[in-house]
Amino acid sequence: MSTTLITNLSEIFTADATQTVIKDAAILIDGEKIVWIGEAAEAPEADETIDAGHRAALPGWVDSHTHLVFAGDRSQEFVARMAGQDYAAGGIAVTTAATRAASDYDLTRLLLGRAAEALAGGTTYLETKTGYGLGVEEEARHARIASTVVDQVTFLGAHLVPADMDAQDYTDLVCGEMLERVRPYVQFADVFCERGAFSEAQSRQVLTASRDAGLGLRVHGNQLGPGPGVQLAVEFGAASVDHVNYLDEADVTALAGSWKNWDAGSRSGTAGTVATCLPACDLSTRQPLAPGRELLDAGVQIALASNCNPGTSYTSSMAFCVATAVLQMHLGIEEAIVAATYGGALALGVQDLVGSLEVGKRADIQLLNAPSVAHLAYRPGMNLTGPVFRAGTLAAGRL
Ligand SMILES: N=CN[C@@H](CCC(=O)O)C(=O)O
Ligand SMILES: [Zn+2]
Repeated sequence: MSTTLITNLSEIFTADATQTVIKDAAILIDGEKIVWIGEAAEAPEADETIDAGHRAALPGWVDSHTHLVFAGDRSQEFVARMAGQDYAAGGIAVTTAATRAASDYDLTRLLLGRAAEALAGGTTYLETKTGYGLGVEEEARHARIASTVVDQVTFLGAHLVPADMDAQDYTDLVCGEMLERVRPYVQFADVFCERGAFSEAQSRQVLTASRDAGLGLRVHGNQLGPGPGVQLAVEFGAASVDHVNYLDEADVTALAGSWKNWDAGSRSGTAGTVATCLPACDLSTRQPLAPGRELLDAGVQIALASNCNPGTSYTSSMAFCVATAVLQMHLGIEEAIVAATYGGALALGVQDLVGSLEVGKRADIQLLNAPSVAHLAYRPGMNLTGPVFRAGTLAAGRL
């Protein structure tokens, strides 16, 4: 294997357990992995040297929540929302109709375009969900197509009950034939536990069947109002509960309790349920921002994700999410970056592979066209993403 030294980095923010910052730094890559990190002056010899031009470096974003398998456009729904209309789960059906009409070729092309957009924005590990199929054949088709493009696929057959079906019949279908058909393509299952989507009992049924099928679990919970989503996620040992906009004290306590056997200092022990905050979605739906600050202070591990989808959050910009988390959710810049990298990796169960810059981890590194990572929030709205390395290879941007 040949080694590559990325040097002349103004700073590296590692997002490791101690959130190390190294000034005037370098990173040595061997094949796909990081083999050394430190001050440039002490860097070992390498087969190839890349001059980073005094840019800052940080881990590639780990986007743990997206819905990228879709066709169609819902900009009119967005415009109506900005004029005062509330978001409702029913909008999902509009995308379902457009997506069902798209060929495999078109869906793959659209998905590839969105994945490329995310990569160009610094996302080096990407999850996506099904959930615009809402039928056995369509959900299986979306899962299959997604599995050829992204790193992880989550089965979200339980996204919305189709208008022509009885809710219980549809839930039974999700838990039976649909689950069986998508199973080869997916790692996790999810349920939209919310008024207008799936009840507590139906969500429980979906989570039980998915767990029995050997899938990891996550829940869309407490997005549009208070509800049982968070408690269910903790009860089932879900890897994450996502949205978390409307939490009461008992929800925060339950989430914090799920991390009681986790040592945040050494990042070891038994992981609990990650609370995934989706600030771009919160802004686009005019919901209160998720209480990321309060969750962190309570000892909950949080993630930041884009929730890129055509209804509630049509952006894959993790940098925008980080800037919003700092400016409006009162996270420190380093806390926000950790949530958008390591936090996402925890939510996906891949924290030993990606999510921080550490020796032995995959060399997923983004360079910023800026001298420090603080610029991500200091210069909001600016595209600061420079060259992006994925598994040790330059995958987007120019040196
Ligand atoms: N909340 C449920 N699902 C998506 C929105 C889907 C849509 O409206 O198309 C979300 O995460 O926000
Ligand atoms: Zn979602």
